[in-house]
Amino acid sequence: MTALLDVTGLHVALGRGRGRTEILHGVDLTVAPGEIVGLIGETGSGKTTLARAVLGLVRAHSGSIAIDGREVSGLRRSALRAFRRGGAAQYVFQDPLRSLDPERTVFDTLIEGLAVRGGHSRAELREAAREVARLVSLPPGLLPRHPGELSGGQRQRVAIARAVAVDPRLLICDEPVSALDASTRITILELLLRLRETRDLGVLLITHDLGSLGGVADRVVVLYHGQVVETGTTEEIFLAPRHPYTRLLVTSVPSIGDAEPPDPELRRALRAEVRGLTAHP
Ligand SMILES: Nc1ncnc2c1ncn2[C@@H]1O[C@H](COP(=O)(O)OP(=O)(O)OP(=O)(O)O)[C@@H](O)[C@H]1O
Repeated sequence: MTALLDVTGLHVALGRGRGRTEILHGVDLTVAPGEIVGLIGETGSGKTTLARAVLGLVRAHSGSIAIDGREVSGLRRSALRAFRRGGAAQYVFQDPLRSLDPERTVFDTLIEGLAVRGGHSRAELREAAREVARLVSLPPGLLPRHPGELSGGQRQRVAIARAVAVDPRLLICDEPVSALDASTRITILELLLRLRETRDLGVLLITHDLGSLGGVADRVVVLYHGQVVETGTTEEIFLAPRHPYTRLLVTSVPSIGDAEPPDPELRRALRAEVRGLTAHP
């Protein structure tokens, strides 16, 4: 099966002049249709940079990024804009309050992607907003409200609904639940599971919390200092992690490994091993 997202040998450098630094050092990653792939890594490892490169918000200096079979890394600005408007890949941010326009009602937010494309009557837009709100279990009574009048979980549903409204093939969710309480986290993650079922969406789920991927992600990609150090099914990563950084992550999740309390000696040894790894050769 053709991968929905196929990133190969991706190198990205950021900053200007002497401050320019390579952030991603030859990253390979795939997401298939209907697959949820967790991308995990500590702060500064390059997760958001990778997402931004996929969306064409930062340029790759080498490597390739194909979305639904279309190479997007070398597109010119106008072609990239047209590709973005097409909506094949959508981004859901960690903090919906910052990504949602406080002046726009939920209804206007949900239809903005479709309205930009044009060709829809007001009645069709209204029906599309209702349908997508239903899909993410947002009560229709919330449609006239503004983001400031919603709970954190409702806002994140609006952000996901806005992304889904343009019928994307790929959803990139950057820490979508880290600002939410435990029960709201579960409902948002369940929502992602439902969307991949009903829409055959591919989802790249970015997080620094390995525990949140259990029961949600099919596969996990571990990013460390801008390099993929391990990839495996979620079960493989949880039960038989190979790289010291992955092993350290696994010992940090108390519920993994039959509720055995994490062994402090093992964690100390792993931390020392990870510290000793050269960042990028
Ligand atoms: N515009 C920029 N110019 C220079 N360096 C940058 C720029 N944006 C990010 N960086 C650096 O790139 C590295 C990776 O940042 P990135 O935001 O991709 O990490 P992350 O894994 O998403 O971290 P977090 O989990 O904290 O969001 C960091 O060292 C960061 O300081």
